[in-house]
Amino acid sequence: MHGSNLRVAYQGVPGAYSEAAAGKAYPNCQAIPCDQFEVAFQAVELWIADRAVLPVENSLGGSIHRNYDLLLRHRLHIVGEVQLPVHHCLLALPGVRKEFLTRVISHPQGLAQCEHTLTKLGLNVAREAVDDTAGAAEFIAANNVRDTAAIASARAAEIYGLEILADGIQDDASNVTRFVMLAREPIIPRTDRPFKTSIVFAHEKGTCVLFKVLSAFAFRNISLTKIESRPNHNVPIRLVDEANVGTAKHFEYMFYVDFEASMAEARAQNALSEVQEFTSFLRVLGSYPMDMTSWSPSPPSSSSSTLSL
Ligand SMILES: O=C(O)C(=O)Cc1ccccc1
Repeated sequence: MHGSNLRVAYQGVPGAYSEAAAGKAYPNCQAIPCDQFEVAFQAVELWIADRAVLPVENSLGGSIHRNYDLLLRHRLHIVGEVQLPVHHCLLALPGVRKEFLTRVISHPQGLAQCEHTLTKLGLNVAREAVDDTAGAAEFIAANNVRDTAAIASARAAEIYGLEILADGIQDDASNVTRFVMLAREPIIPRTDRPFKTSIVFAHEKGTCVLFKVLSAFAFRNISLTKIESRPNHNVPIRLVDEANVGTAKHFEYMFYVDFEASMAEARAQNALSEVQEFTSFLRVLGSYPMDMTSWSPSPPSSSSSTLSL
């Protein structure tokens, strides 16, 4: 995972956690700020960037659902993951006191991860969601807003000249976000180090189908690290004939599963060919090395202008 010449697109502005994740995955890469995730995806598709970095889940806030939908809508491949400890600060213009705040702005995950601490700090503030944490800090600085604080990183405070009113305000000290790295081409899976594989599927009609799909992994001792369901936009509802009960309506889902094996292993290949028997749709999103490292801060160099296509 060497990144000196890589251009890595992320959603947000310099100081965003996604930028730090790009730097962890590809040290010394050139991080390209984008105003939306869609733009980060398009930047890779149009060869403006080589990778996109996408936060998918957080130990406190849970899954970032919108981003799972994006993975399905686009045809990029997951080529890596990083887990990033997230340390939030409450930032405001120099001289602003906590007592005079009426509003706190941040990415929805930032607000969710600090919910209880904001209450404990005795702040009687409206919460407002914006696109990214560092963008919230930039907004306050650019518009000289004195009644509003941002939840963002200490690096964002430094970049936008804000003061840290409170440090480490996430509700749990071990607050970790998992990001995936996306590329136009998949990487060749290997067996010489721990790999993870991410798939998405829609199951066939029938009874206990989800159980049968998951048992394909259990029988081969393949651990699942994640399962997420999202509404299936193509088939939102399914009619099921249930004897003596009439016709029932069930929601239809797409299932996202991560498992601890490489697609280069026979047990993973066999599990997937079994899964295929019970699914109407199956896609391998990527087979990639597991992040086994701890956090090492090495901020990449971000371009000065934010990309919008
Ligand atoms: O807004 C950011 O800085 C992001 O990169 C998304 C995010 C927000 C909160 C925690 C982790 C990632």
